Amino acid sequence: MDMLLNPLNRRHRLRCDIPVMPGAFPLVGHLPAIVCDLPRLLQRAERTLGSHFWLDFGPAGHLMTCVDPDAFSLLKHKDVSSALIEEIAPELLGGTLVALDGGAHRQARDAIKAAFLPKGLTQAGIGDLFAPVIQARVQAWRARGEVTILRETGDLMLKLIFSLMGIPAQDLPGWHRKYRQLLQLIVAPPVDLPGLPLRRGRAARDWIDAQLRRFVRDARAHAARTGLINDMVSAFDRSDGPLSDDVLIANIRLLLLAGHDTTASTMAWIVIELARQPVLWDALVEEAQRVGAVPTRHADLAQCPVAEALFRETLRLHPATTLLPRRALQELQLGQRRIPAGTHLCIPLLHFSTSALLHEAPDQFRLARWLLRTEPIRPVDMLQFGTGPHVCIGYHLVWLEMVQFCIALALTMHKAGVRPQLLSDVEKGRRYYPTAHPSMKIRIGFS
Ligand code: HEM
Repeated sequence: MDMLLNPLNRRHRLRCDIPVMPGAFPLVGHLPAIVCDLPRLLQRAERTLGSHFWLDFGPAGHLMTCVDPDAFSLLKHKDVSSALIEEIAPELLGGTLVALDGGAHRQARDAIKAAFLPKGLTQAGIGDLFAPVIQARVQAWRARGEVTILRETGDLMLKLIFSLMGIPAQDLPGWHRKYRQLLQLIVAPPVDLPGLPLRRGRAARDWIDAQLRRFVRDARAHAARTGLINDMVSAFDRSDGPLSDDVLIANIRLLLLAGHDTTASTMAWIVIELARQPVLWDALVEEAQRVGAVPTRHADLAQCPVAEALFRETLRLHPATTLLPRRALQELQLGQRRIPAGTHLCIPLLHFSTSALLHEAPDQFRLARWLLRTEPIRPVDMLQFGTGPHVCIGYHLVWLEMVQFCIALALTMHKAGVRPQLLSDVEKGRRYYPTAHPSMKIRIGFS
């Protein structure tokens, strides 16, 4: 099947001397191809237009996309701003640290980051909190014999992230519903009428914010309690020139959003890869039997190199965040070109993650890339988490939960004498934007 490009738009045009990719549709631009077929779109653009080209993101406008590896270092450049993220998704990300620059960003990030470092996660007992939840879920899969994998990993991740926040288990069903409505804000057309996604999404956001405000009040009233929200409240209150509660609430909401879809997608891809490559499963089972139990502390993760390699290689081939938007504040040199101040930029993490310039045989799934390496992990080896001041806060948490999940899955299924089997076509229904994920319909059997 050919790409979802507009056959009537074939004209070759330039903007600021840089070619515009043909094939945009009115109103939605290249979004259909970006969402459904991003790897081929980037390859075609590079082949026909070179390393710099404009893509049309519909309502978000044109973003100058650069596949030259230099573009990755823009994420660390002092004259590049993240404020464009708020303009693209004001309803969801407005006021959150991912869209802030400089001192304001540092202040908000400093108040959160310690809780997500290995020490903070270990002190808060996050591994002990997660292990039984993950084990119960994979045991339920074994009992059912067959699951729709992305739905299952989505539910599991929501449960984990809510328990991390300290949201009581009996409140989860209500949160689930509101959270799904909140996500509609990502794709909502800008029409605010009753029953439409924008109105429903805003109502869900207001409901969630009101609940979070209550948690924050409770945290202040019972300062001795532990839990991530409590840690964050005290860190925010201690920060220089304390941050307003609105900033705190928006950032707790950001954590719910940032930590859910991305991880659910990665976990689903891990199961799919294990199901379609029996040698991976055998290597994981051998490791799980050797360690004998689900690890709960960061210090224990070194005993699970196969599970760690699975997590890294899966994310390399299936990065959950494919594109990052930025704005140039000053004129910049990017590869062979000068980019004018004010240009909206798109940094294609997906392209670098699978680039032959960075990886040997980039399209092959090779655990050995990670198992045989002797040097430490460099920023470019974990580029799926970004780099520079906005590098993902959840990196150590994801690493912990993915290894825990792999070991729990292998121990549970192996004990029952079963292994994962792929029951659907993997290529159909993949999505690449706003976050990338396998098809919602993919089914995995355990037999
Ligand atoms: C596989 C899972 C994940 C992937 C691939 C991922 C990817 C990313 C990327 C690429 C960024 C950089 C955004 C930018 O530079 O504009 C980012 C930022 C962020 N991530 Fe993650 N993420 C994941 C999981 C998580 C989790 C579990 C959490 C927390 C619960 C989290 C919290 C955040 C936050 C708060 C930021 C913003 C940091 C800042 O702006 O300073 N992420 N993530």
